[in-house]
Amino acid sequence: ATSTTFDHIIVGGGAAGLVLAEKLSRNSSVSVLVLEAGFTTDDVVPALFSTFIGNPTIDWEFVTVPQPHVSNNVISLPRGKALGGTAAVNGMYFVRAASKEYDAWENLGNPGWNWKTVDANIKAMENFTPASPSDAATFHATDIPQNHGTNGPISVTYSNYWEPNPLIPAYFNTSNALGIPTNTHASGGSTFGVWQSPCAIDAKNRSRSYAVNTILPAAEKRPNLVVMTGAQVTKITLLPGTVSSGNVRAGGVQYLTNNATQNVNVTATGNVILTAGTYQTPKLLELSGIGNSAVLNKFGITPRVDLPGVGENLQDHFATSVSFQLKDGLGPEVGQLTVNSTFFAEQFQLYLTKREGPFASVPGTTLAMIPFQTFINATRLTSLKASLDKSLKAFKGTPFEEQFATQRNFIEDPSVPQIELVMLPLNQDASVTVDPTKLYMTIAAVYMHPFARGNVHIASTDPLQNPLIDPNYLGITEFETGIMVEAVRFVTDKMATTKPLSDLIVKTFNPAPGSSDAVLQKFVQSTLQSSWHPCGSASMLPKAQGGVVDPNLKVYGTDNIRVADASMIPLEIGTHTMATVYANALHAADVI
Ligand SMILES: Cc1cc2nc3c(=O)[nH]c(=O)nc-3n(C[C@H](O)[C@H](O)[C@H](O)COP(=O)(O)OP(=O)(O)OC[C@H]3O[C@@H](n4cnc5c(N)ncnc54)[C@H](O)[C@@H]3O)c2cc1C
Repeated sequence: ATSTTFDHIIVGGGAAGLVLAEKLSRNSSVSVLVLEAGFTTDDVVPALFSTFIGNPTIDWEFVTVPQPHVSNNVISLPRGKALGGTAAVNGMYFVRAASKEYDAWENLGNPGWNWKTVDANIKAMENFTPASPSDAATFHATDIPQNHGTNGPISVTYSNYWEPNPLIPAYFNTSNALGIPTNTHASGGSTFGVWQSPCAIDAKNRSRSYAVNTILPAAEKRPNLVVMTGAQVTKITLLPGTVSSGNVRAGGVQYLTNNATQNVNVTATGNVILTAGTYQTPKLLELSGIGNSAVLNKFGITPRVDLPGVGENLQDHFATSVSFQLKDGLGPEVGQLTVNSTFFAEQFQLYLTKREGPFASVPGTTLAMIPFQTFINATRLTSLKASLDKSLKAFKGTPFEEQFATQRNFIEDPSVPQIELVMLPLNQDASVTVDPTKLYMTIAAVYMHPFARGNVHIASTDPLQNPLIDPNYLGITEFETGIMVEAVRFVTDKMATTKPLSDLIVKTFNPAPGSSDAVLQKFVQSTLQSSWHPCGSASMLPKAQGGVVDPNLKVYGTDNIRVADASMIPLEIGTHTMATVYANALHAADVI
């Protein structure tokens, strides 16, 4: 029988949880239990990653509360419910943000949490294989080798399916013509420019590379590591009273498995470590009596630690996409997999037999990361910034003041990009009926450093009920809507009309090129979606600044409760979050 006492109980076997469990259990005298609500999935074919969305067995299927600045829309927020977490189902981009963004964490009061440590830890996770010389030359799948690790467990390489062939070179050349340089060192701390994203793809098998099929098999053989799936933690059990420091102490956790409640304990020096993800880590704290007493009292939960930061400072990336029809005859494209069953069958066979074709790659990895100065004219930018500064006045003297000052400085620094333009060779405009004989392209404009802060709190005392998630998209309304309007305008009126990309486009769907501010605003408000990188809901910050955990990831007012997932990231980064979450989990093992 499984022991019921462990040195560390890790709640959530996701991106952070498994990496942390593996590292902590390297010490054979330390016992570690991972409790994961989901099960093992075999969602490892790169091109099929998005098929998990809306599948209730592996997607938590969260949604926002109606978003007042986004036409009151309820926006879907997929999250992986599986061993490996969202990294078991996500898009596999394996990327770093700009170095200054990590150094900002340290400057906000977190010694040791900076670019140097994050980058070293990302390298420690990474086993990088460069693209073939011809893919590097033609499709810019290239980076300086020293920017990558080669001894880590996660295989990282580039996509190798680039159809339709002329599209990517054209996208790069048009970007260059518009002042966006090709970045040949994008993993080295400077992300500005147009480049290809490396992906967590196994370089030999061309399948998803993640904790479950890399570090876990060997780690699970250790007698001191137990990983349970189908085990949903419902609360942290706090010991009565306080310890000598005045803090509360966790005795263990309660979890549900096969509809039965079980208890498991931590040792007298043990920890409960939350890695349930940005939406569910604060939920567990609140269900356990740790959070804003006003929130807890509303649900009749006795506050044991009054910690107003729990569930606040929620930040997420959001995006609006524009789709185009391309000229006929440019070649096949990955988008046809969804509308042409013959092509799908042929290509899947090719994948199974030779590990080639569109299934062996992530559907689109061409990115441009740009500062406002690249796409907003000086006069308009000055007036948008004036509007922002007016909005920010309301936060003087609040816990947000210091992080907003950091973010405000980023705007003046072109080395910290604000918008990401992701190019995908497929249609994403829901109003378009796709013709299987035609080719399409989408450019998604992602805003990576929004100022508006949201929150996530429990909806009831029922641990099985989803939390109420309010990302507050476009909450700094005039400024943030204006930024998105200008980003969409840049896509329709500049990217799509500048050679050589313009030569490949026959039609822009929505919005029409040359649209007015009013039309663009309406478009942004009706089409805005999450770009899936939520963080901040249990921020690592000084308590006076709304912090939930200290630099050792300990929850304030507790003796042994830690948070090690994306919710501890205090200031959103300008890139996809998985590699950073992995790195933070390695660092967590050092400070716990
Ligand atoms: C559609 C999509 C695509 C993405 N694509 C990319 C990409 O290409 N590149 C990139 O860098 N990032 C990407 N991301 C983001 C990335 O996957 C996340 O940042 C990362 O997985 C977060 O790690 P985490 O450990 O915080 O949470 P998760 O990985 O979500 O792990 C949380 C785990 O906790 C479990 N859990 C939750 N509650 C409980 C409970 N009460 N009891 C037990 N277990 C529980 C969950 O089931 C889950 O396994 C994507 C995200 C989405 C949604």
